[in-house]
Amino acid sequence: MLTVHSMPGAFSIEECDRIRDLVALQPANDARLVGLTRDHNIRRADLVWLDDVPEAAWVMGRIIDLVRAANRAVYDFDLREFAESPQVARYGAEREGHFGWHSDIGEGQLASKRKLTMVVQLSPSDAYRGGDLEVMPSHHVVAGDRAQGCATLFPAMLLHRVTPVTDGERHSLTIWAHGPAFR
Ligand SMILES: O=C(O)CCC(=O)C(=O)O
Ligand SMILES: [Fe+2]
Repeated sequence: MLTVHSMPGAFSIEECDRIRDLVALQPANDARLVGLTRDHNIRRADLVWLDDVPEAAWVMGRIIDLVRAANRAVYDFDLREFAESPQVARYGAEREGHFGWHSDIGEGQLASKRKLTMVVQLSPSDAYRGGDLEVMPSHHVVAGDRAQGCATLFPAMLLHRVTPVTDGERHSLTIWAHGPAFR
């Protein structure tokens, strides 16, 4: 149930590069948190919502396959939909891009139905220093595999963070699968 699940090669290196190229052409928004407030001490990143990028429609098909496989193999959650757009985040060293400890389940209409989080590493691991995705399934911290194209999945309520990027830039793709509340 509280497993952090890793899927290496979820996207190929070429696919990761293609997503980054598409996103580079879009205007980025300053990252908002659950509840639409901005607090740069908690999160510093630029965001693009892939629903706004027609050329990226194929990405959603892959996401569905990956999440379905992981849910069958590991979680067995009652997942019903992807109610929010996939987001691509950029964490840059110029402002020590990061995301402090948080849970993805929040008060909002959509955020309260998040059950499974998937994060894909879109950047080559040597393109940045810092920028580690860390998840806390229990009293210990599990670091996400930094390999480009690797997907890390975890139950959306688990605390996790992205440590500050101190050199270069890191791109990630995040998607949530939604369903009825845990019981
Ligand atoms: O970029 C990441 O690795 C994690 C992003 C995240 O935790 C979120 O968007 O809620
Ligand atoms: Fe998160």
